[in-house]
This record gives sequence, C-alpha cells and structure tokens, in this order.
Amino acid sequence: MSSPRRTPDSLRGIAAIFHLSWQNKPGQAAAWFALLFASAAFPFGLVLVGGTLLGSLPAAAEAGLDSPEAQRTYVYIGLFAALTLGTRFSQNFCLALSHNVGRDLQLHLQNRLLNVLARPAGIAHYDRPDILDRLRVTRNLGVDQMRPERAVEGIGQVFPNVLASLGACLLIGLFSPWLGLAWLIGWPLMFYLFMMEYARIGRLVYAGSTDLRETEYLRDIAISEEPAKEVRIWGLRRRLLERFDAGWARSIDTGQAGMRPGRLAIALAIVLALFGTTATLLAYQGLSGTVAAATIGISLLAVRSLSELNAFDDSTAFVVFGAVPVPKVTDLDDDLREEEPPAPVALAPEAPEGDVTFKGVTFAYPGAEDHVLEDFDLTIDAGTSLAVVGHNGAGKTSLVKLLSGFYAPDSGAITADGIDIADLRPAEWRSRLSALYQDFTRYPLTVRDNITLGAPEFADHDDKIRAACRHLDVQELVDSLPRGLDTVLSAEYEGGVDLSGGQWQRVALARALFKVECGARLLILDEPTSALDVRAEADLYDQFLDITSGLTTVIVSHRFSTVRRADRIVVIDAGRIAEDGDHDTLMAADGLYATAFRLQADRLNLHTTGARS
Ligand SMILES: Nc1ncnc2c1ncn2[C@@H]1O[C@H](COP(=O)(O)OP(=O)(O)OP(=O)(O)O)[C@@H](O)[C@H]1O
Repeated sequence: MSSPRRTPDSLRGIAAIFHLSWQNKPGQAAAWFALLFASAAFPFGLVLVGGTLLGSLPAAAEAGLDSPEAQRTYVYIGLFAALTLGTRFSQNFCLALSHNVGRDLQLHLQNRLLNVLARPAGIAHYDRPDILDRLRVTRNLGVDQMRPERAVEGIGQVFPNVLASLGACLLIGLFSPWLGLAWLIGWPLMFYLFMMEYARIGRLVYAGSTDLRETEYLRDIAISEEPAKEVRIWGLRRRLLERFDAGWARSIDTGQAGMRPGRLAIALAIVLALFGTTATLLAYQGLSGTVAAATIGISLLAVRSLSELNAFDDSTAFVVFGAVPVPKVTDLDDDLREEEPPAPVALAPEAPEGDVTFKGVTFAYPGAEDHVLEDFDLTIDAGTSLAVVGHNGAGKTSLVKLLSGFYAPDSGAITADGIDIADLRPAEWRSRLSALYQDFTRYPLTVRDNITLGAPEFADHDDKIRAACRHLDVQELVDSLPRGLDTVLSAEYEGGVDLSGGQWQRVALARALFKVECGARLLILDEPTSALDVRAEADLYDQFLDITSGLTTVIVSHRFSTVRRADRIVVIDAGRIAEDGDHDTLMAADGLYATAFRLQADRLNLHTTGARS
C-alpha cells in the first residue's frame, strides 16, 4: 500500500480536468470558465451593492424621495435586483454547463482508456503491476461518486463558492483590515483542512490498489458467472468472503476511512471564532456609530455569504474523489504510447511468401528472471506445416505469442521473407496472420460475426464463410441453429443460443480459417483440439492436410494424432529445440518425441482394451 502522503492526486486531477476540457472543446470550456468566474462575481457584487444599499437608506429617508440621496438608493436597488438575477442565472447556467462539460470529459476519458489499452501492439502491459494498479483506479470512471463527471459538476459548485468566499473575506477587510486578514487566512485554512480530509480518505480508498486489486478479484470470483460452478462445488463462498474481508481490512484501515473528528473540530473552531469575533465587533461598532452604515452592511452580508459553505457538503468530496482517476488515464496514455518503427517497411501483398525464421531469439516475460527461449533458432518453411511439441511450460505458446508480435524478443529477431517483423507496422504483419489461440474468445455476437471478425470487410461473402465452415461439421452446426448465421451465440439475448465448449472451438477454428480464405498467409493453431470430442479430433486429423495444404502453418498440440500429420515436428525443451524432423524420423530417433508418442498411444490402447473388457 503506497503512502497516503503522496503528491495530492486530486489537485493534479483538477488541473487535468481544466486542461482536458479546454483541449476537448475550447469554446465550451471558455464559456464554462467564464461562468465559473461569473458565478463568483455576481454574489460578490451582490454583497457590495447590498451593503451599500443598506447603508444609504437612512440618509435617503432623511433627505426625501426626490433627493439625490434617494436617487442613488434607487440605482442601488436596481443594481441589487440585477445582481440577484445575475447570481441566480449564472449559477444555474454554470451548473448546467458543468454537467455538459462533465459528460463530455467522461466520454473522452472512457474512449481514451479504451484506446490506450487496446492500442499497444503487444500485450506485455497486462503483465505490469503498475499498469494494473492504475487500471484499477481508472475503473472508477464508472463508479458513481468517483466519476470524473461528478468532479466537474462539483467544481461548478465549489469553485465559484471558493472565489466568492475569498471576495467576502476581502470585503470584511473594508470594515477591519485585521479581521479581513484573519478571514483570508482562517477561511482557506478551514477549507484546506476539509479538502485534505476528503483527499486522505480518497487516497486510503485509492492507494491500496495492489491489495484492493487482489481483493476485488476475490469478490469478482464470488459474483461472476464463469467461476460460479467451481465456487459452489468447492464451497468457496465462505473462504472467499473471509479473504475478501481480510484483504479489505489490510488495504483500507476502516478506522481511518472516515472524517477525523479532531481535524473537523479544529476547522469548525476556526470558523466559529471568526464568526464570533466578527459578529461582536460589528454589533459593537455598529451601535457605537464609529463605522459607516454601508461598511457594516457590506460586512454583515459578507459574513452571511461565508456561511454558505460548500466545503461541508458532498460537492467537495465529489471533486476530490472524482478528479483522481483523470491523471491516471492521461498517465496510462503517456506510458503506453509506443513508437512506430521509425521507417516501417512495407510488406509485399502476398507476403510472407518465403520462410519465417527465429534467429537467436532470447525472451523472458516482463519482470521474470528465467528465459523462456534462449538463443532460439527455427526456420518455418514456407507453405509447410510445423508442429511444436514439448512438455507443459516448455515455451510453445510463448513462441506463438512472439510470432504474433504480442511480445518482442529481448534479443535476436523474427523475420518473414528476410524482414524483421519489428520493422513492420504491427497491424500490417497481423493482417497476414490467422490464429486460433488456446484461450480463444467466445464472442456474444452472431455466428457470422464470430466467424468473420478477422476480416470484417468480407463479412457478407457467404462463399468464403461456407469454405471456412466446411471442416469439422461447422456448416452442419450453423444450419442447425434457429437463425443460421444470424443466430446470436449467447443465451442472454432473445433467440440466442449458447454452444458447448467443443462447438465454440469449432466456430473459433472457422474464424481462423475464414481469415485464411480472405488472404492470411500464416496460420497459427495453438491447441486447436483441446475441447473437441474424439470424432471431431479424428476429423481434424483427416482434414489436416486439406486445411494446411500450401499454407504456412504452426500447430501447437499435445495431441499426437494431429501433430504426426505435420510436415515437420520440433520438440522444445529448456528453451531450445531438442528434436527436429517428421514423425517417422523422430520415431526412429527414439528420443523425447517417440517416448511421449508411445506413452499416449499406449494409454489410448489401454483405454480401448479396458473399454472392451
Ligand atoms: N504472462 C506471463 N508472464 C510470466 N511468465 C509467463 C507468462 N506466460 C507464461 N509464462 C511462463 O513461461 C513459461 C512458458 O509458458 P508457455 O505458456 O509458453 O508454455 P507452453 O509450452 O505453451 O505450456 P503448456 O503446454 O502448458 O501450454 C512457463 O514457465 C510459464 O510459467
């Protein structure tokens, strides 16, 4: 948990709110700034004119209705009425405009956050705890009291109030310079003490981000649909709750998370002392007639306006809490900004036509000490299929992630047609790839969307969709759905259906093959059969040559029935290639591959024997 005595995030947040509002819509921001000041200027004028009006009444009454004194009073009355209206209107307009500015800022931040997180070419930022901590704070863009939108609305109330109060302190100085000075010091001090209390509470809530991130993860496990089955079968509810409570207590000292009465008492004591002294002096001097009636009037109204303090209400809390996520978003934006290759190399339309190679690639995950791949060399021959096998954790998926450009090698290079893929625009390289990842995504969209997401510009090419669906009975699956390709794959929607795990994997395979139909040159299949039944796996085995014919394919699998079909098989062990060859060669070599293959084959045979007996 970080120290609660850091740079005040709220102040940075407020500055960022003004800056971003100006950047977003300068015209609207200028009107907002003007109204913020106008909402303070009108009440200030009201106090000044109101007090002067009060002071002018005795002389006007004495001099008669047509006297110059009375005419001055009429002017004051007119001004007072105009300023009263001005106060009312400017405050209402200011609040309305604050609402619009807040809404625009909220939208801007949400879009920016989405863009910031989706923008990096790779996914290494999801391995960085500092990014994840800030992400936790920015999630509060959607939590009511913490929303930046509420902070802007709060500014619309608090900012004019603070300015008007400072003006009122100055006006009290007309009556007594010492008293004015006392107010000018005491009032901001009181306001500061309140703000700091809110800021301290805000920091307590925000600061323990790492602990809270873990704690909230436990909460999410308890309330989300995906782990619901395991939560019940393992009876996790009580343990999750206990750990959630412990984590919450560790990250937020609940005893500290309220306003501290001591601080509040000091703040209130300052204000009460100022009010008491001012009232006593005003009464004494007013009665003794040593100070002009107008000065007494102005001071009285000034003191009254100072009692309309926003410092004590929720607006200040909203400003302090809601401003915190704002600079976090802009910081994330700066941190995750990536340089494009200085002069990106363009790929030929049909590229990669030649080999794809790993040359001396060494790679470790961010923050990890051990290398997953070390001085790794591999050539993936164009137009052939390559199977990558190895024990759990050997680095197969990491190889696929590197090939996809999700991570960059620490040293060495991955080249396609002799060009380092680091010199290409990531989007251009990926336009040539198609992939089915181990942890593929189940999109709650239509089947058509699910299949054509990789090449949406061809989404209405039914012939390509059919071609992508011709394997593993995906076409039959689509035909059996109530609305065919337009069926939404989620039971949460009207007319939608959910699929089984294996059916989802077939749809994901069709998605990968659709992109191939649309021109992808390199197909990556990472455990494509993990959820398939025996028949579907056998189908893939039968259709593998057809699917991969003439296509550069990398397949990662523990299922040897599919792997053995590949033109070439490499066994990865300890970050290097331990064996390399086709199925027959590797079996003849009688090494790791042959041992693992026989183990799996024997197990299947045993199983068959067991089933028969
Ligand atoms: N995001 C990550 N951050 C840190 N380490 C990681 C990350 N992903 C994987 N690793 C580590 O990298 C090593 C290789 O993982 P990888 O997923 O590439 O193995 P694999 O061969 O695909 O394993 P499996 O057969 O179980 O899928 C493992 O030690 C794993 O713990």
